[in-house]
Amino acid sequence: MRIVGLTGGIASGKSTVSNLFKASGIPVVDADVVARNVLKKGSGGWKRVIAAFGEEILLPSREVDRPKLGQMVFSSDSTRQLLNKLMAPYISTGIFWEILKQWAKGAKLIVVDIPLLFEVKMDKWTKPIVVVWVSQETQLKRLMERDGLSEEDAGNRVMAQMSLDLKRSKADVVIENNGDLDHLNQQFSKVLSEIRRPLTWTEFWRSRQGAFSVLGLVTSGLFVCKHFSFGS
Ligand SMILES: CC(C)(COP(=O)(O)OP(=O)(O)OC[C@H]1O[C@@H](n2cnc3c(N)ncnc32)[C@H](O)[C@@H]1O)[C@@H](O)C(=O)NCCC(=O)NCCS
Ligand SMILES: Nc1ncnc2c1ncn2[C@@H]1O[C@H](COP(=O)(O)OP(=O)(O)OP(=O)(O)O)[C@@H](O)[C@H]1O
Repeated sequence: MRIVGLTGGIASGKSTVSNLFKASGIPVVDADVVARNVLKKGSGGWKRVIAAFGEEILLPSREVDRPKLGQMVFSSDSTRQLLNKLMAPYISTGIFWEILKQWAKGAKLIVVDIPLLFEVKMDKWTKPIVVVWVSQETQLKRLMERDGLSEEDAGNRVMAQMSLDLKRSKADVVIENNGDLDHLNQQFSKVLSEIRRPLTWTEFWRSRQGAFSVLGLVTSGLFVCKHFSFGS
């Protein structure tokens, strides 16, 4: 199975690109969705976050007040590190399960969309790594427009992540998303043919079909050995 890592910065266009992958029939595991699920009322992550941040972080519905928590963690490094530490085991287990589900369905190629791929050191599990890059100016503009944030709040969110230039230097494939959507689509077509190239042997053995082939080979090997030992 080929596990493509899709990453970038906040509002650099990862979701826009992952929608293009989905539209091309490629399954996408979205770390933001996993992170939202592990913070839902009653979940393990929700309990740990309340234990650390208190009931003040809850809405009257007892769901986590995400904008309030966001305001706290994006304006303080230590608070963000605390939240990351509390949620990391739940998020990585959630991502692992989503990948396993795709494996069980027989998927040979999947995309994992993780904003913090390098920060949480999950880059070693994905190949190739696709980074969606934009200039900081475009990033801030799109973030302020999409989320209705002030320049200060948007800047805090951008600064909470590894710089996009550094992420770009670690990429196997870079998608430059400063232009319009047509320009993005043109680059996407090239990326799609690149990641759809035939699987390497290692990737094949990691797929469900590869694992069953190994099982089949081992079983027939054992059968042949048994047959020969009876014959001699
Ligand atoms: C702080 C929270 C509650 C804010 O929620 P909100 O709905 O406003 O934002 P959302 O979850 O949609 O995230 C938007 C973007 O913010 C960035 N971001 C989120 N968490 C972090 C973080 N801990 N550090 C840096 N950037 C982050 C990502 O680029 C993400 O795509 C939420 O982001 C959260 O629970 N973060 C911690 C979990 C996490 O690390 N998520 C990233 C998945 S790897
Ligand atoms: N090429 C483009 N031209 C114009 N707008 C774009 C382009 N690409 C993305 N956008 C817009 O920029 C905003 C950010 O894009 P998107 O939501 O895909 O980013 P993201 O990296 O997934 O963000 P996050 O990290 O917050 O999840 C969205 O409003 C999106 O519609």
